[in-house]
Amino acid sequence: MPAISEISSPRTLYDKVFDDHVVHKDESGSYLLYIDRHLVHEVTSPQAFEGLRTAGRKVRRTDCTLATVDHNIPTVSRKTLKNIDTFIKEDDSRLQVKTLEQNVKDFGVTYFGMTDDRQGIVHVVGPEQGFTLPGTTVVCGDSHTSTHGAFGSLAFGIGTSEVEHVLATQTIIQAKSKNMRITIEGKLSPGITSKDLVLHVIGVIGTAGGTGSVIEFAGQAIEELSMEARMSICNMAIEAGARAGMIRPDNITLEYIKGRPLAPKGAEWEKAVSYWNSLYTDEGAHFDYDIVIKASDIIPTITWGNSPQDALPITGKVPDPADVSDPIKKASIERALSYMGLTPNTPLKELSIDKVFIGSCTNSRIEDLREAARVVRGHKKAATVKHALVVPGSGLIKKRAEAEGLDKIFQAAGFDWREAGCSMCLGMNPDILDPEERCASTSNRNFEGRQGALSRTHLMSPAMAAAAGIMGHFVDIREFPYADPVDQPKVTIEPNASESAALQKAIYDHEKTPLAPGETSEEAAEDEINDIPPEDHTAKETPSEPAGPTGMDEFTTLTSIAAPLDRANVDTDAIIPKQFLKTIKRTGLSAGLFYEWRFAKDASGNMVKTDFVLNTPPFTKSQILCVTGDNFGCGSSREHAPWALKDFGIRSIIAPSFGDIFYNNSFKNGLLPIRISQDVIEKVLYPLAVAQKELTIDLPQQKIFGPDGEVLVDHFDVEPFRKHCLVNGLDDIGITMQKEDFIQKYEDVRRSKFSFLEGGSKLIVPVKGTKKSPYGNKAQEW
Ligand SMILES: CC(C)[C@H](C(=O)O)[C@@H](O)C(=O)O
Ligand code: SF4
Repeated sequence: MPAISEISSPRTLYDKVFDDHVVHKDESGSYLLYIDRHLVHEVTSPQAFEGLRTAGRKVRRTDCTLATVDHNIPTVSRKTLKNIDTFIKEDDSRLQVKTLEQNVKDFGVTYFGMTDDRQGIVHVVGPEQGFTLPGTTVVCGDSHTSTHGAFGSLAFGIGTSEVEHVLATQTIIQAKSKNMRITIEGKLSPGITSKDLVLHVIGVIGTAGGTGSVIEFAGQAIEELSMEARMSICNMAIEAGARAGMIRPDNITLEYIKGRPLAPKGAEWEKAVSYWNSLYTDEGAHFDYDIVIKASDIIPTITWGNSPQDALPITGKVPDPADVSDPIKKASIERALSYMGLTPNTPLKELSIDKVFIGSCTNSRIEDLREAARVVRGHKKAATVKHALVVPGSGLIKKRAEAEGLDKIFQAAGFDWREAGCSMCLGMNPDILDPEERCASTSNRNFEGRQGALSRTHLMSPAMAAAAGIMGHFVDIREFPYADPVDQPKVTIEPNASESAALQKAIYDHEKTPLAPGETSEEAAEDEINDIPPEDHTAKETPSEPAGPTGMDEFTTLTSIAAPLDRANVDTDAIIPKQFLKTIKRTGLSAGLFYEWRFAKDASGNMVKTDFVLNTPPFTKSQILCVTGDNFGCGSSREHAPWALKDFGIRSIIAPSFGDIFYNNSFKNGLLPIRISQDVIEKVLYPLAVAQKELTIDLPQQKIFGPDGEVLVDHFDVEPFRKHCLVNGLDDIGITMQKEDFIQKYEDVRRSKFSFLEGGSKLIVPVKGTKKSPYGNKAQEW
């Protein structure tokens, strides 16, 4: 950890937080980072705890670890909740919750269970408790960990193998990401929310726009936002492909944190504040990408398709594939329109809905609920809307909302008031859409099948979702007739034709991320993979450490036909849908691989195989997947995606680019993702795949050969340490444990310099067998 005084060149906020967490740096520029805060939930932790158990390891810092349940739990009233066994009806969901309960007991981890008011969505709970603090590193086996960056922390999602790595070592192996700044210049117009802002940003830069970068959101519009609004923005940084989103901590941040149960107190608070005040981007610091967006260009925004980048101003219309010449884009628009049941050129405001979902880690906080309640007050849900769900992000938010009478407002309008959880954001619990139902949703992902098989999700702000529930179709919130004129935002609507046209155009052509001067896209891609240290002497000592429970397979050469897949933005929800995440094992997932693409109901309602490539011989036996489109494996951090691919027999995936977390997770499981330029894939590899010819991937040589031994790809990039681990089947936890001296040294410095971080989750007052919060009503201002 370099002392701040040793670093003279101007640094970004991200550089500063990163520098202060370096435990060890390898010559190649890869780092071991200390993790201050680790959040744990039931879906991505069972296999990690099991790994610890098998290897005889313990949780290194229980005080830095906090667990809760959120994804699987029913959100119906808990008045009858006596125990999990009778309350959670679905066997696999119950098993996952009970497994976490056993694990937190066995390993001594602080836990908020279903009888505790502090239970809730993990990304709501961390900030609410003051567990998330500025300048910290925060991880969780969940992609929306980016939420916590709103506090000026470096927060990112990790896979289950990394969860195990952090539990065992309190560190993570990371490369330095690129610095990207998105400045929102000027003031947001009245009635425009942070959700409109972030959907607009993703609509402009695209879901791969932030790949390999940490985005700092800056500018007047951001500075004027509340902490809750800032969290909604950083929450969705992952949907722009970024590793993390960050916002400089300021007085609004400090006000929010002060007095929370786990926030530092007294002299430690003062010490913390003086450190936190140093966390800003220095004048003249270098950004690899610098994007400026005018706040006045942002109007209410919703999505129309199956990717968060399919965002449009509400004044727009459903895109027309006839306007696109690029065949991949055209096909993907056609596919989304057919899935979403949309006709080109229909004005968005004319689309009617079946259901409303107000909740999720993006928009389930008290301000979101207030915003929705203002819209709903004095109105009734449209008769055509079958169900409108309101799901608070935590038990404490629920209580707070009830104290303000928000529950009554929702109920009077015919909306359903629920208990805290992820609910219909993902539908791992009983809250799902029926096939072909259209939903106005405040969540963050509109992927195929996410809210239920064949579900149709449109993302928007809480006010817009509530208004759609009242009117029965999408509305421009600026035109909505609030029952109480006091609630009505004072806005004038002058749709700016050229701006709307520009955004409508972005649908067809997302702005390519501007590359730094002198940098080629190959160089940028190469930088992205420097996530791991190079081969070093410590690696050779690993046999003395217990082998990893994953039983990492060695990977040297692979000869196989390659299954051709002509799609872009294949998200991990599509690779392995939510219903298959309920396992507590790493194996047995092949049946769920690409489930909604591989299986469909026939006329008599039986599930039958489709003509999807992996169902079609000889590709049922392919060990290579050859993908033409960008961003394979984007979205969720579920390591179930590489587990399912591997279980099916796939050992390598070739694509132009990959989702960051998926890329990382693949290496941990003996699966080799290879980045090859789209041009080479389309011209050379894809045609051979279609022709059922064998390819040979040679990892030691980093080459790809054709069926007659001819060189097809003379060199592909793979970071040396990753290659070393893959070729030798090595477990990187063991390797990190060899750096114990460095970890201890860091912890010594941390205890004095960052003493305000000590205590952590151990400061939680246990509430045994009671639903009462120990913090009294007054303290529950948050
Ligand atoms: C279950 C979890 C791995 C997943 C994520 O990483 O995001 C989930 O929260 C989601 O939103 O899809
Ligand atoms: S995105 Fe949805 S499923 Fe994932 S953590 Fe947030 S609320 Fe839960």
